[in-house]
Amino acid sequence: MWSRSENLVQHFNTHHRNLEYLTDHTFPDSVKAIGPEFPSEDVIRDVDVLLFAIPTEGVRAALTSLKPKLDISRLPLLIFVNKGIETGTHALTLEIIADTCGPEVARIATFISGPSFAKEIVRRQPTSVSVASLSEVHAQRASKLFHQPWFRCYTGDDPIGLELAGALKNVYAIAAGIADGLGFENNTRAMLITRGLAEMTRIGSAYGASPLTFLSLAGVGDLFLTCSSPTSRNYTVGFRLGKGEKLDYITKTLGSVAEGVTTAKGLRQIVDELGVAAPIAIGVYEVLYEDKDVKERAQALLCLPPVPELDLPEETGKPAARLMKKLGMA
Ligand SMILES: NC(=O)C1=CN([C@@H]2O[C@H](COP(=O)(O)OP(=O)(O)OC[C@H]3O[C@@H](n4cnc5c(N)ncnc54)[C@H](O)[C@@H]3O)[C@@H](O)[C@H]2O)C=CC1
Ligand SMILES: O=C(CO)COP(=O)(O)O
Repeated sequence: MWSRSENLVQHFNTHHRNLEYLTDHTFPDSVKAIGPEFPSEDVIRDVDVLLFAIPTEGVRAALTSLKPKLDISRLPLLIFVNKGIETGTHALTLEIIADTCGPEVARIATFISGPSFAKEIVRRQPTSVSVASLSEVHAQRASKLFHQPWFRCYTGDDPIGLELAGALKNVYAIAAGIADGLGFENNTRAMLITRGLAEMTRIGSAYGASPLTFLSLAGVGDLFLTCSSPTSRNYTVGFRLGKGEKLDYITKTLGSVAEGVTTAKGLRQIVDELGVAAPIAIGVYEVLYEDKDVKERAQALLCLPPVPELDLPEETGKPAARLMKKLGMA
């Protein structure tokens, strides 16, 4: 396990515990920490599996450092568990991998997502996740590696949909937190989860993902979890906004990253490019970045005219098609 913090590395190797996160959990003796320097070529050359568990904003830099040391001919398993969209480029991780490591690496990259609070996984609470890759072999390998009675892995071949679902649900979790913070109750949360799912599916489908992916563990499963639990950092950001705290103060005092805050920016760009209706996501963006009043935005959403409940866009797929072309798969 690599960490940028010398202090964490030393403490971990002595006590088999992480000083900052999941501090009560004892890791097996076989897990060794390395760092703070980026792992050397010797270390990376010999690994069979690399798992990236850093926020999306750090993935491009980490992969740029990794690329010169990676021996792709050994077909290592590269697994990503981050759930976000890069600010500025509004790229998915699949695209960041293609940009930094080349299309051949992106074609075998594997993504794990789904309703899985880390602090419950370490207590072996029964949990299930979605595992997706453009390479069926790599999705199967990753699934076999992690599958346990208490951690069930379901494979799929739509990494674009899985990534979008994992990133987008964080924005809707902020919306659900805001609603709870404003004092709305169960009916309102159910409305936000359901309409959020409709919005996510519409965006994903226009992007070129399979609408079915949004019914998966990575889709509705994680949306339900994070919209309904104060354990979620994204829900907590929303809840505190609903209670009147300022975003700057919330992010400084949260203690870890809520990916929905940066993803709302990338999502805004994607929604504008696709021209699909996403009133909840745009409402969250306006509260976060245009300093709009949460009560006024909630009221404005409630006053929107009625629309057909379930509609998928007719023209679909341009961003995904562009990405697949970049990967040499179109
Ligand atoms: N905590 C959870 O229950 C789950 C988290 N995830 C996702 O996994 C990712 C990481 O989540 P957490 O560990 O909870 O976040 P976190 O913010 O608590 O921890 C991230 C870790 O990455 C390190 N880090 C941040 N930027 C970095 C960079 N540029 N290079 C190297 N290291 C960097 C931080 O120092 C920290 O140790 C996020 O995308 C999150 O959405 C996914 C499933 C569950
Ligand atoms: O994605 C998660 C669990 O599946 C964690 O959600 P938060 O990042 O909102 O805590």
